[in-house]
Amino acid sequence: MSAIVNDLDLNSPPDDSDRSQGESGNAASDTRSSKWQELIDSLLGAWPTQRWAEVGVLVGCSGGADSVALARLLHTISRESVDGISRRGFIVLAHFDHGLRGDESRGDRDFVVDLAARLGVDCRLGTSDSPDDLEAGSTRADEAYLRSQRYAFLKQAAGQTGCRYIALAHSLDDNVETVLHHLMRGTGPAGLAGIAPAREAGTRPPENDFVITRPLLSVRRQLIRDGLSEIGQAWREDSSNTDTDYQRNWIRGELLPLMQTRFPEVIPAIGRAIDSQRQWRSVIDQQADQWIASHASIDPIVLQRRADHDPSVTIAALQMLWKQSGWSRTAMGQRHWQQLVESLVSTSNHRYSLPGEIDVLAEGDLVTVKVLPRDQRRSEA
Ligand SMILES: Nc1ncnc2c1ncn2[C@@H]1O[C@H](COP(=O)(O)OP(=O)(O)OP(=O)(O)O)[C@@H](O)[C@H]1O
Repeated sequence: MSAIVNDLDLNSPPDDSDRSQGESGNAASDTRSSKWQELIDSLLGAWPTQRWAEVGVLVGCSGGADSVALARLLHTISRESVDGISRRGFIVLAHFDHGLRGDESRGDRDFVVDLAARLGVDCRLGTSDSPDDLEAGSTRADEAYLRSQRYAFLKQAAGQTGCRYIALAHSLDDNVETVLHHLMRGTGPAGLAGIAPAREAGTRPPENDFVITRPLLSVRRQLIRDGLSEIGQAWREDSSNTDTDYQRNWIRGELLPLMQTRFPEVIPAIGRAIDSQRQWRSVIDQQADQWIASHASIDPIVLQRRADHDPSVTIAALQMLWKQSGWSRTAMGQRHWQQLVESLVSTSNHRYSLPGEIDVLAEGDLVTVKVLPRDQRRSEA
């Protein structure tokens, strides 16, 4: 891997509040940093520069260690010439202020604005000031709601700044925590494949013009912090990360440290299992594409019944069809997918509903799946 050194004279941004971590020493120390170089090499290995040399990359930056490191790494790489390729791409920082933590949230926002100014790159800000778009039953602090707001902003900012990529700073530790969470909550093969290293930002235009990429997904969280400390770059610490009422924080702060007392290498070990599952999953996905081409038509979804449908491939295909139709899969458990497979392999005629007011009619050689019209919904009858 080609060596790149960090050439910026960036000391810690000012307003290093108590919660900002890292050294604020002389940035000259970053020029020979081994941890930092390890991070650059990992990033280039996961996301070879040829893929993004010519385009804009929007970095989702919370102000936390992972995304501050990602911003600094991409900025360094984007200014250098590696393997004879000189880049003409650019980076933009984007920060979404959920406004849930008062002064602390404002501090995070100011920190990111200041970092962008020091790097000399554009910075886009989003705020959550209108609770009007809350879905019934959800609260402003719902993780799913916060995420959907943040992603909508990131896609909009990418469009406005001409960026093709949206880079997020999930680490290996994030991936392992996510899969453990899925496992304990109940999940199928897709949930065990963890966070996708890259995916289109949506299924339809204009969202499918953007690619969400996570180039630090194989990197340990501790290495990121060590690298930042080495180059004297501060970051913000989110005080809510220690609140173990949140399931993810409990997994991070209590469960994994306990597991590590017996199995010190548990995180890389689970990481390898996730990688194999992802590879297996991509084979199944290819077969699911073929399954859809030969057994399904869309709008409405009409599926051909056969006794020999393979359950793994069929469920993967059904999940793809759900996604393409823009239907929520949140309330669809493994037993619901299984129920659909049973309808496809059986010969009996029957009808039932699935979560999301989805109507399933199995009749003759076909199974038809569609959203129930409003006037036929039980809850509104
Ligand atoms: N407020 C924010 N503004 C901009 N980007 C953010 C913000 N919060 C998080 N991100 C980006 O998303 C990445 C993942 O953050 P986090 O783990 O908190 O999110 P998550 O809720 O688990 O999201 P995901 O659905 O992507 O897993 C961060 O490393 C960063 O790149």
